Formats: sequence, C-alpha cells, structure tokens
Amino acid sequence: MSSIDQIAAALEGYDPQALSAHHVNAFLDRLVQPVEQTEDVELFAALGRVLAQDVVSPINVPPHDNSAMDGFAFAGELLRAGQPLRLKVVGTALAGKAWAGELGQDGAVKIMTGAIMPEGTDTVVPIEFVKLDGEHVTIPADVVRPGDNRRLLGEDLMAGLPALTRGQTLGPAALGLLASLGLPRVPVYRRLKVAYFSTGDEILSLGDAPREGAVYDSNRYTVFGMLTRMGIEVLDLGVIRDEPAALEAAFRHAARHADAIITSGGVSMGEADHTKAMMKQLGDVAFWRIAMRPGRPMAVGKIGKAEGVSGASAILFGLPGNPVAVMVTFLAFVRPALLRMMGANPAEPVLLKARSGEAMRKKPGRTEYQRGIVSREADGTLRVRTTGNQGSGVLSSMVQANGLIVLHHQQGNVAVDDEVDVMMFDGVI
Ligand SMILES: Nc1nc2c(c(=O)[nH]1)N[C@H]1C(S)=C(S)[C@@H](COP(=O)(O)OP(=O)(O)OC[C@H]3O[C@@H](n4cnc5c(N)ncnc54)[C@H](O)[C@@H]3O)O[C@H]1N2
Ligand code: MOO
Repeated sequence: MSSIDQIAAALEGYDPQALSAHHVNAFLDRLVQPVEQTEDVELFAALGRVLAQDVVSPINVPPHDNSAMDGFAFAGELLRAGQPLRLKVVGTALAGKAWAGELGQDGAVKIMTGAIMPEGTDTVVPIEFVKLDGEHVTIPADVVRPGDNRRLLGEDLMAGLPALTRGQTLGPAALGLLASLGLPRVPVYRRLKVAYFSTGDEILSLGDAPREGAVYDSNRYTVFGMLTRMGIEVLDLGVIRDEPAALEAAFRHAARHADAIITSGGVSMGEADHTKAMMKQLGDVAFWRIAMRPGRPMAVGKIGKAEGVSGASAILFGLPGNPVAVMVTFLAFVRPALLRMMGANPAEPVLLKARSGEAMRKKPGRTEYQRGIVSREADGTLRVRTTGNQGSGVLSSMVQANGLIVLHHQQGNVAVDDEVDVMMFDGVI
C-alpha cells in the first residue's frame, strides 16, 4: 500500500471526490513531518526562524530586586495610614552602581529606575510625590503602599525555568527575550526550501509578447510572496510547457533540490493536460475534489515516490490554476502543512467575528472563502462586506480584501447583520 493509500484508509469519511476542508488538513497533518536538521544562528539571523530546542533561562531577569521609578527607597513597614512620613536621605543608588551603606532606623535612599534596592528597603516613592528639605524627604500620606514600585528578582524570567519552548517562531519579542538572557546564538530548524512552477501552454512569462488566449503568469508571484513571508527559501522553476519531457525534468529537478513542490494548473478535468499524468507517473499522489469554493481540484502527495522511480522525494501541492484558488488553497492547506514541516507549533487561525454587511447565498456541505473588507463602524461594530465579484480568477479581490470570510462546511445562507467568521490577512498576504 502506498503511503497516500494508508493515510486515506486511516481517515474516517475520506472521499477523494468530495473531501471536506477539515479532511484535507487532517490528511496533510499525517503526510508531512518536521525537518530534522537544525543549526545555530546568531540572534540577528534568527528572525522568523523556528526554535529547535527549549531554552532554559541561564539567569534571573531581572537579576536583582530593583526600582521601577526614580524616587526614594525605604522600608515599607514605616508607613502609617493617613500619616505623612519624614525620612533622612542617607545615600544614592544608581542603575549599575549599587548603594551599600547603612540605612538606619528612618533612612531613605535616593534611587534611580533599575538600581538595585538597597538592603532594608522594599518600597519606592516616586520623586514627584515627595517634598525635600535639606537632608530630609517627606512622603505625603497614602501615596504609596509597602512593596510599591519595586521589581522582583526573576519576575520576568527565572533561572532554571523554560523561557521559550521548541516550535516557537522567533518574532521580535522572542529575539529580545533571548538577548535579555545573554544568549548570542540560538538553535533553529534549518530553513525549508520550496520549489514552484506554473503549468499551461496559455501562460505567458513576464517579457513575453501578449497573444490571443494567453494570460500572464501571476501564480508564481503570489506563491513567491506567500512563501517568502514565511521565511522559506524559494526555488523558482518558471512556467513549464504542457509536455511530458519538460514536466518530468521540472518535477525531478524540484524533488532533488526542495522539500516541497508547489505547482499551479492542470489538476482539473482539462484535456490537454499532461501535468496530472506526470504526477501519477513520478509520484504517489491523490487527486481530490474538495468541497470548497474557490479551490475545488487539488493534487497532494509525494513526488519521487512512485514504484520504479529513483532519487529524492518531495511533498507535492498541486494547486488549481485559478489565481484566487491558488491563494486560498495555500492559506487554508499549504501554509499550515509547511509550518508543520518547518517545525513550528500548530496554531489555529484566529477568526474574528464580524457582522455581515450583505446577504450571502451559501449551500451547506462545502466551505466557502469570500474575500472580505472588515471595518469598524462609528458605534464600534465590526462590519464585513465582500469585495464584489467572487470569481476565482478575480485576483483584484484579494488585493482589496483584508481578510477571508469563512463560511463553514455546514453553514447555510447568511442574512444582513448575521455574525460571520473572518480570517484576517494580517501580514500573511
Ligand atoms: N469540468 C470541470 N471543469 C472545471 C472544474 C471542474 O470541477 N469540472 N473545476 C474548475 C475549477 S474550480 C478550477 S480552479 C479550474 C482548475 O483547473 P486547472 O487546475 O486544471 O487549471 P487550468 O485549467 O490550467 O487553469 C485554470 C484557470 O487559471 C488560469 N491560470 C492557470 N495558471 C495560471 C497562472 N500561472 N497565472 C494566471 N492564471 C493562471 C488559466 O488561464 C485558467 O483560466 O478548473 C475549473 N474547471
Ligand atoms: O478551484 Mo476553482 O477556483 O473553485 O474555480
């Protein structure tokens, strides 16, 4: 049994001719594995990379109890409700230069933000609250409570405890956190490499002269953009003519040099297409009709895994040709699968609830992704309307939209003011 057949057999209700979006994700989850190789990189090179090991904090951050304000440090037990407190200023503690004198019975130490709390003090009164006269400081009644304005040792990160866990994608905050631990390098999974090409004799490369019946290739550019935003290394194989030798060479080259291959076009019912035949010949591939819109036909599997085919293998995502279908299937299926291959923790997309600005017809039994524009109305309501023409060739709809309205599998018609889920693009697109 091929691995495709095995996965299919393990999924209850699997029907390649009417697959639910949920089944597609479940299938891909079983098909792909995280990469194994890791490398150590400097922090500045780690942005967007995926952490390959838990990081245990080697130190306490902050390393000492310290002041959160510029002001005066003193013993909070001296405070009495309703009464001012007059103390003698006995020294100054600076950030990076601790004060180590004797506090005495009624002493206070002038202190700067970040300076270590002197022995015997646990409370800081901000400088703008106090009155100074000569060597004394008066704290008005009830402006601070014991323990105020003090930051505790290890309150951010405690030595010996996990600071970050494997699978975390390193964003700006995580980089800063690693730096705060004094760590110059970090172990990350190696970068994923994805090859892509477009198929179809009617597809023009940029620079080609326009001709009747032909369209310029947009899919390679949207795919390039979405992969690059994920921090993936790309291998662009161009537009491949619909002939077996050219397709075979492209698939073999891609399988040798990349972890995954993304193609667009040629996976539906078309007559002239050799793409499907070549996928079958070189790989272990399932051909689906998905219960969704857009993005109905799709091929998924492994290239370089067919019987009698030797050499390297790569995961195949054979996306439909229509430009919006490419982007939607990428977001819904390819992106989560690639994140898993990158070693990243699984994360369900955060769906926003918005009120529909229009009625939408929807048949239960398939998932629909409509291009939506979400805005906030004067009364605070989040409102979403569609971009208009939802044809799967209308790429301008993806540019106008700031999210996808997700009409779920079982959902029916939507009336004006009904709440709908929206998957916001948020820098992904
Ligand atoms: N009888 C049926 N016909 C179609 C079905 C179906 O179920 N039964 N499904 C439709 C759906 S849904 C889609 S999506 C397309 C997918 O077809 P293919 O994957 O075979 O793609 P093509 O036929 O090659 O192209 C479809 C469409 O997209 C344009 N295209 C293709 N590649 C590019 C590119 N790189 N850049 C810009 N535009 C591209 C192409 O010119 C076609 O207009 O099939 C339906 N038909
Ligand atoms: O895959 Mo298609 O986009 O539903 O036209």
